[in-house]
Amino acid sequence: MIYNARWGILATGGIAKTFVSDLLKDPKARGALDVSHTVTAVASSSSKSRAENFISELNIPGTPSAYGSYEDIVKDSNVDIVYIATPHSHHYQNARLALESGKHVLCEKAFTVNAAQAKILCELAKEKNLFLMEAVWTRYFPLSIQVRELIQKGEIGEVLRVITDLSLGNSDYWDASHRMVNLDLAGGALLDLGVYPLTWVFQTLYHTLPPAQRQPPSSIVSSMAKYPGTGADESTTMIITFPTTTPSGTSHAHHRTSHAVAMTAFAVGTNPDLRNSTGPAIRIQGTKGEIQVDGPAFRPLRFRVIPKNESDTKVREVECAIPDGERGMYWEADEAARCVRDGKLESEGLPWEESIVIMQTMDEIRKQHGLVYPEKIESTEYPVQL
Ligand SMILES: NC(=O)C1=CN([C@@H]2O[C@H](COP(=O)(O)OP(=O)(O)OC[C@H]3O[C@@H](n4cnc5c(N)ncnc54)[C@H](OP(=O)(O)O)[C@@H]3O)[C@@H](O)[C@H]2O)C=CC1
Ligand SMILES: O=C1OC[C@@H](O)[C@H](O)[C@H]1O
Repeated sequence: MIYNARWGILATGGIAKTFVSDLLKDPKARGALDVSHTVTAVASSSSKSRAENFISELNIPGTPSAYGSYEDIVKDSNVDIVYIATPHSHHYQNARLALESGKHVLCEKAFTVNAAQAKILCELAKEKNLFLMEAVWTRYFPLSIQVRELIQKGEIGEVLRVITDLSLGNSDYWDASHRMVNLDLAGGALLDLGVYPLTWVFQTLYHTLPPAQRQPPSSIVSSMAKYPGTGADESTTMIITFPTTTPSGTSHAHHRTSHAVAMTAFAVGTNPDLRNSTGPAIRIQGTKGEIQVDGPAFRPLRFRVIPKNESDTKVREVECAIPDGERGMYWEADEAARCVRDGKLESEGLPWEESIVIMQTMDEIRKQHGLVYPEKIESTEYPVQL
């Protein structure tokens, strides 16, 4: 039997369009035979007509309802799960609104502005018996799953170092009001882009361990450069240390730790030509070899496994192409649908605890550089008019 998830789309900006366009693709074409998706409602905080335009522009089939407020969409009994596609500043308020109204939630990254907000959302989802997931789409790529499995199987031995970058190489400066640099919208490279290098750090050095052995970073050191005029970060470099555990869970006799260097920046790029990126954006280095993942870190399409040169095994190149006209956001949607179908409150691909540890890591980095967002959006108060 196919489970059909009924989606409510909260906000009509850039990523909402991309997400819905992927949601409308036939799941069977990607081998998903057990779930399907219907967009039953769209809400815009700007106007009902904006929601209507979104529905017609994307050719959403059926008769989805159009709402001119977020308060209305969460009351719609035809909506099972709300996809939140607002700026970071608004995630906490919007996700609370949906959860308080009894809706399951898939919330865009960065999950919230800080870890305190993330914790409250997770507690609320638990209390209300609702599914909640941070929409880190990259985690649900078959490529990410394969890389995690290879690490778990010991293909590159003990992973001791990860180097990862998502930097844009923009030649133009954004206007101070743009969500990428506007403190009122919790802008900045760290929250918007840094979550991806951090995703790679955590999904390789943390998530690959059995849950009971996952330990938060033992040390976080960082550098940050601020964006002229707004004070958001435009470049952040992090060195993160994890206590190393062996697969059986016992600490190494000589207490070897694993290290990660995670970088994000606006003005310099991972690769000078991000659209045609060919070089590795992620290097996962183990005692028996290395896995290199080509960028961009948010949408990787190729990786290679490079055994240590004393081994006879050849370099293995793995292509994970996505068909033209598709983004690859449907895998996270399939995961959300399956979790709702199965009555799961959180996704094993990105458990609440891990989203919170990542938010805590970003809190610590912001603290090291005095990057504070306006009180209203750092607050855990609800409801707050933003
Ligand atoms: N997974 C991915 O690949 C990507 C994820 N993202 C994430 O998605 C989220 C939204 O980003 P994106 O779609 O690029 O942003 P946009 O600015 O394009 O859209 C944001 C939408 O949020 C709504 N909104 C509500 N309040 C405000 C406000 N005060 N200021 C601005 N917009 C507001 C608006 O929709 P309305 O008027 O209809 O209410 C607006 O269109 C962010 O969390 C971002 O990190 C972004 C890009 C890629
Ligand atoms: O999530 C994202 O991925 C792609 C980037 O271009 C965008 O700014 C970011 O929000």
